Amino acid sequence: MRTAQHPATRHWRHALAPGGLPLAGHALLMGRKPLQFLASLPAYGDLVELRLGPRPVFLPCHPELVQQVLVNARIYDTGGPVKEKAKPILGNGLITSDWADHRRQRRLVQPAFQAARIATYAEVMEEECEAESTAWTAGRPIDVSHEMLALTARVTARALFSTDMAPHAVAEIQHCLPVVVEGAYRQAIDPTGLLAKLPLAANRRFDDALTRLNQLIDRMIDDYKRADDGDRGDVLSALFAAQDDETGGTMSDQEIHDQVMTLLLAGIETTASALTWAWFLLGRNPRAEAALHAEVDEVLGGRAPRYADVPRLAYTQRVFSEALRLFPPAWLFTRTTTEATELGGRRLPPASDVLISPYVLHRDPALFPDPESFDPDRWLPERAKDVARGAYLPFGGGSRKCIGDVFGMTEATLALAAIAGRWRMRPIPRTKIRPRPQMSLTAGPLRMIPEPR
Ligand code: HEM
Repeated sequence: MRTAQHPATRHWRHALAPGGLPLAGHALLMGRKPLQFLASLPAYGDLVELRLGPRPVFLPCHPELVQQVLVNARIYDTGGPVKEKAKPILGNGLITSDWADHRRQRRLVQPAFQAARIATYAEVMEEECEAESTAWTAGRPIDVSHEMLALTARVTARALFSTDMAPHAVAEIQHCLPVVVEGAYRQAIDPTGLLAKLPLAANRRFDDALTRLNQLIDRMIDDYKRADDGDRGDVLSALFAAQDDETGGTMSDQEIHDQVMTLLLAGIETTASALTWAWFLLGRNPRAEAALHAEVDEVLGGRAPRYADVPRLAYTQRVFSEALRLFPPAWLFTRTTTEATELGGRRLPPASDVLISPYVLHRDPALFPDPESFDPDRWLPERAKDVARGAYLPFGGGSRKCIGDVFGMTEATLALAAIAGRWRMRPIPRTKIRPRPQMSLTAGPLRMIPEPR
């Protein structure tokens, strides 16, 4: 394992990634097999430079360098081409705002994710997880990806908008969100920026789905304001009530709209992907599956899980943490330097792009022994304390750390426990899935057979 040493006294290894081509640089390798390519790079250095076309891009592979980037949010801000392309979709919300405005926005959105509010959202989680786990037919194959996405869409929509209109919102979100996520990713990776302007059927579907999502959010905001019935216990009420301690300011309707769009795009597919991977991994690891069943039986004794059970569902949480390690939904995110700076002894000019890849860190054998094996017990407190700071980043870090981390962990723990209490998820022999590195690291369709326990 790597040992801690003061960054200033350390000799950092720099490298140029191998395999670059004269004009394209490493763009083809990144386009074809991004996961394999990126995961090969820590072997070359602590800070690896690659070229995507003419642009140099830096990948810190050592957790201390990754930490430096994440905690210095003023110097390593969000930015670059990916952010510019996300703005027409997300507006100016937590993900797209620059450093100074982000601090104000975070102060305003944070109250919506306080523990007391998560406890209220958990009532929706309990209901929806119970509904999901009672909806299946014994022996009839299901597409786990589809089911998990439907579940997290229902939970998130109802936590955001607890009105009579919620069922309509759920249907609309389930229809539109996958189209928007897929289109946003296509635009993000298009180096020319021209794809979005072509008269393609896929672009028309994307525009239509985005318009419908925007209209839905506007209707929810109008409805909330018209009803004028105070705190409904949902996220939308908390956003309307939020007042900045420092300035006394509140959020405009447009700002609330942008935060809601951001939460929908950041919270649904991520949690669903990780849950799908958890079922896939459990299906291939009977011992872990048996340990999960044993815990759920002991803690719940045959009843549905409640929010109060979450702390006692420790193995269930370890299963999810380990799924997040092997298949982190946010497999890659970026920062751009706002001024010249130095990282690991290397001078980075202003506007340098820096890639942060939890996938790369989580599979580095120098950071996690036997990194390819699914071992939930590596998250037992006595073993987890040996994990280097900054090595495990499924929710990112620093001031832009995922605001929905507790929400997502709670939802996933309740979902795993509710389903494992009733069903053994049998894999279908010879089913092959490969991680799809898109907006999040999805599994694609995953057919499994629920068998009553
Ligand atoms: C397992 C599920 C989830 C994973 C793996 C995940 C991962 C992440 C990561 C890595 C970031 C940081 C990105 C960066 O630094 O650029 C992030 C940010 C964010 N996430 Fe999550 N997330 C999950 C669930 C959720 C949920 C459930 C919500 C909301 C309901 C949510 C809302 C957000 C928002 C709004 C941000 C931006 C925060 C900011 O910049 O202040 N996420 N997420």
